[in-house]
Amino acid sequence: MQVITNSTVRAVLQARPAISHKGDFGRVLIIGGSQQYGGAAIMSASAAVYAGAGLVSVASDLSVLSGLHARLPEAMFIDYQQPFVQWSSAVQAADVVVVGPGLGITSFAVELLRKILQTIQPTQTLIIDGSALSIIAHEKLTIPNTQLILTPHQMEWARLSGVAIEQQTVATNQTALAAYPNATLVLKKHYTEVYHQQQVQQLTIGGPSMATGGSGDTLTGIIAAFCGQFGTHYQTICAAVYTHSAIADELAKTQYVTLPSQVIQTLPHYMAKMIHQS
Ligand SMILES: NC(=O)C1=CN([C@@H]2O[C@H](COP(=O)(O)OP(=O)(O)OC[C@H]3O[C@@H](n4cnc5c(N)ncnc54)[C@H](OP(=O)(O)O)[C@@H]3O)[C@@H](O)[C@H]2O)[C@@H](O)CC1
Ligand SMILES: Nc1ncnc2c1ncn2[C@@H]1O[C@H](COP(=O)(O)OP(=O)(O)O)[C@@H](O)[C@H]1O
Ligand SMILES: [Mg+2]
Repeated sequence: MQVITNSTVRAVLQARPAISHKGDFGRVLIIGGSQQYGGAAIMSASAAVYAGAGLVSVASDLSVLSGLHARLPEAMFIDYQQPFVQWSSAVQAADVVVVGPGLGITSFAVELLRKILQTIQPTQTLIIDGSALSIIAHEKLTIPNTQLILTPHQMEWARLSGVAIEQQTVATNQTALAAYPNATLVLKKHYTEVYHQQQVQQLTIGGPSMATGGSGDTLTGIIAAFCGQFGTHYQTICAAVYTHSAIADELAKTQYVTLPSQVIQTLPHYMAKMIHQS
């Protein structure tokens, strides 16, 4: 299996053109968070902002608002408890929509996800993570024809694909992914694998310092920002996956656990370093 290296990151990242504005670097909408899991939406949005997305909005439960703005004033906010017709235009305006981090699996979340899946257009990138994956599996929801990225951990993939964790091999994963013909699958685990049709690439970096709640929410935000800036391509997604673990490994030289917030803070520095070394 091909290994993802930092040469992928160097090939994908680009210095920003002088003549540019925030609209050139991706409009990202993160739909997630709840009273129980507000931090997931905050981490995902923070990762998107710190990885360079030009405009980041969060659609979440109102209970998330004050914490979000205290941590991340750069983000805009939509209360997703208000009628969907009042904010569906925000879904349509986004280049990249993330749905699921911290969404929960309540009946409200199920109905919200149904509406999002009906609203999204084929030109948009849709990243499905966390609770949204579990809801789709449980409710057997149909995923529309979009530029689709699935980011399950192994149990979420087991729920979605029906392939038990111990049965998850390259062959069984590829067969199961055929149900989503244009999707890219980021199968998160120790040495994460990234699948798209017949392509498979694997991380050989990252480690147990990352085994803390919010690591995956953070990765989702990085993928969103990279797609918003560099286009939704297989190599862009691999570059985001590598960046997440490379930063954690660097921090792990001196830290027992690498907190998602610290990985997020390091993103602008790592990205500048990669561009200047190209
Ligand atoms: N601060 C916040 O707001 C946070 C909010 N979060 C949000 O919470 C929501 C629920 O997400 P979730 O991942 O916590 O729960 P769920 O989908 O039930 O999966 C856990 C089950 O799967 C199993 N398992 C097996 N293999 C695994 C693997 N490789 N990696 C991980 N798990 C693996 C695992 O096995 P066990 O631990 O029991 O051995 C357990 O039985 C989601 O929306 C997420 O975004 C979190 O991000 C945390 C921080
Ligand atoms: N032991 C480990 N080795 C390498 N990477 C790990 C390890 N444990 C967790 N990770 C990484 O951390 C992230 C965890 O994602 P996820 O389970 O979705 O977290 P959360 O939902 O809490 O944000 C993934 O990117 C995964 O690859
Ligand atoms: Mg997760």
